[in-house]
Amino acid sequence: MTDRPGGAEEFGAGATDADTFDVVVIGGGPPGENLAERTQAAGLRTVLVERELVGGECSYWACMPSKALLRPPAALAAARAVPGARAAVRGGLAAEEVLASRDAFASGWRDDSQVEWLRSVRVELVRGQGRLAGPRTVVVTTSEGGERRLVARHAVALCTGSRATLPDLPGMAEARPWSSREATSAARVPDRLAVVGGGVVGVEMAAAWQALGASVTLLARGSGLLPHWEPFVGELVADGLARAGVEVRTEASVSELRRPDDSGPVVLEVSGGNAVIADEVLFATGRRAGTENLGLETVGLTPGDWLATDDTLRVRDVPGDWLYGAGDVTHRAMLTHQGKYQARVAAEAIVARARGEAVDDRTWGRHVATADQRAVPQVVFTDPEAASVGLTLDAARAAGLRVREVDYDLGSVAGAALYAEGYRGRARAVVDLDREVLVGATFVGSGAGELLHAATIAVAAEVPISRLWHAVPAYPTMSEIWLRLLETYRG
Ligand SMILES: Cc1cc2nc3c(=O)[nH]c(=O)nc-3n(C[C@H](O)[C@H](O)[C@H](O)COP(=O)(O)OP(=O)(O)OC[C@H]3O[C@@H](n4cnc5c(N)ncnc54)[C@H](O)[C@@H]3O)c2cc1C
Ligand SMILES: NC(=O)c1ccc[n+]([C@@H]2O[C@H](COP(=O)([O-])OP(=O)(O)OC[C@H]3O[C@@H](n4cnc5c(N)ncnc54)[C@H](O)[C@@H]3O)[C@@H](O)[C@H]2O)c1
Repeated sequence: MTDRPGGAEEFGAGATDADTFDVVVIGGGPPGENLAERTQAAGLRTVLVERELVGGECSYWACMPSKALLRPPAALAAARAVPGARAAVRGGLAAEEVLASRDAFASGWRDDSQVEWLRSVRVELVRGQGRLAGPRTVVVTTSEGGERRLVARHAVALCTGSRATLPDLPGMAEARPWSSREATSAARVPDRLAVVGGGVVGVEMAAAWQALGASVTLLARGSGLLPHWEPFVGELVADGLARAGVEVRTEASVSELRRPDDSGPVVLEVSGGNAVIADEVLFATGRRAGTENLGLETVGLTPGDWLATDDTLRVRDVPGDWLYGAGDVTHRAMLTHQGKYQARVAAEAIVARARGEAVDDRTWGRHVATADQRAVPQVVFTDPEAASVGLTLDAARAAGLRVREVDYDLGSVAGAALYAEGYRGRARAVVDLDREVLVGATFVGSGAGELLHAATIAVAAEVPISRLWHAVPAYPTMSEIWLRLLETYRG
């Protein structure tokens, strides 16, 4: 599969044979790795360009280290919530051990094992900063300082992720704020931590560092936490954080920061409220594309923008079927599992087009990432956990669907009562009344994340409610929430 009409030389002036590949992938996070593995396995010679660590943000500064920080307090809380087991819990969290375990989950910020895996799947690695230099051409400023021009016969895939975005406030530089990187990799527990932002990173990191021993103040500028979720989610998560000792302040906008003494505390001025004094401040205020230096202008796109893709992950407005995107950079659903799904879809689409085979781009077809619009699952690993898939009630209504919400107290099912004394939780199903299928589900409560995949299957497979009725949950598990929701719906 190497010869293609109008091949390498047409696009990559001066390229040597060694620099001509079938597929060039820029960015070695989970989507980039998966895409490269799959195109290579299908017989397309693939090269991966990575400027930092193979494995990307997720492995070293996001999913893995953050969950390594959050699992120990969740385990401790779970044991404390069970009569008879509670007595065996002596003492609190061993912060040093948690940090050491986190370091191990982040592989000590070394990518040797990932590089070894790449070698095992026969994907070539070029270390350096890649950028487009016109159609099908990528120039890499290598780690050694040289330049390498790579030409793609079939496809270039941009899997370059996202970066934390911090607001431009007075005193920001002087304050030396943490971004999600420092929040997931810091070696010491600050006495006082201010967290700005009530989104997913904000609530998870507030929970983690409070459990590790910091006194955390969480400042959210809106009226509640996790604003894109069902309203009860933010309320229950805020309640859980407050119970853990976090000071949660809503309607709190930071206007200015000061750290007059370099080794002293940072002061955050908060509009309409008391100033916050902390030893460190984390800005968990969202992400940006970070595509400024990716050569997008050489193919008619705008540097800095997110990549707009069609459902086969082909970048829009670039002629010739050769430019793809997967992962955060597409802004479709900024989660590792969705990025990997996009990578699987994109790889299959690239292979089909390279072979001249038909592309199945019908909704839910083999070569489209339909789930990005219909069935994105996400778990927030706070205590209580929050888990959702598909549309919230508001989003479903905004999409013009005729829907009904079905709510139930998760704490009242037998499995939850056994799971934890005084279990607090809630569940909501959003039913499309015209098709009688589930279009969204949300669960909040300890261990709720493990309830999610059943809902993801129901939403993605569009299982009729009448058939879901026959999916009997085992007694006494928390999954009995499904029976209660269906009974409530049927009345
Ligand atoms: C604190 C935190 C916790 C998270 N927790 C979860 C979670 O629990 N579950 C979940 O599903 N998601 C989670 N996420 C989101 C998840 O981390 C991202 O969705 C995921 O990392 C996206 O993968 P990606 O490959 O698109 O981007 P990245 O992981 O950012 O990888 C992109 C890679 O491209 C490289 N790169 C960029 N530009 C270039 C270039 N020009 N040349 C060469 N290489 C380049 C970068 O060095 C990087 O290695 C979390 C995010 C954060 C910030
Ligand atoms: N468990 C998980 O799945 C998980 C965990 C962490 C992150 N992530 C992903 O990473 C991405 C980034 O998360 P995030 O929390 O950084 O972004 P986010 O968009 O979820 O939340 C950012 C929050 O910051 C607020 N904000 C923005 N500017 C502000 C300002 N100047 N002052 C105060 N508040 C401000 C926003 O209103 C928003 O509520 C998300 O897409 C998320 O899906 C996932």
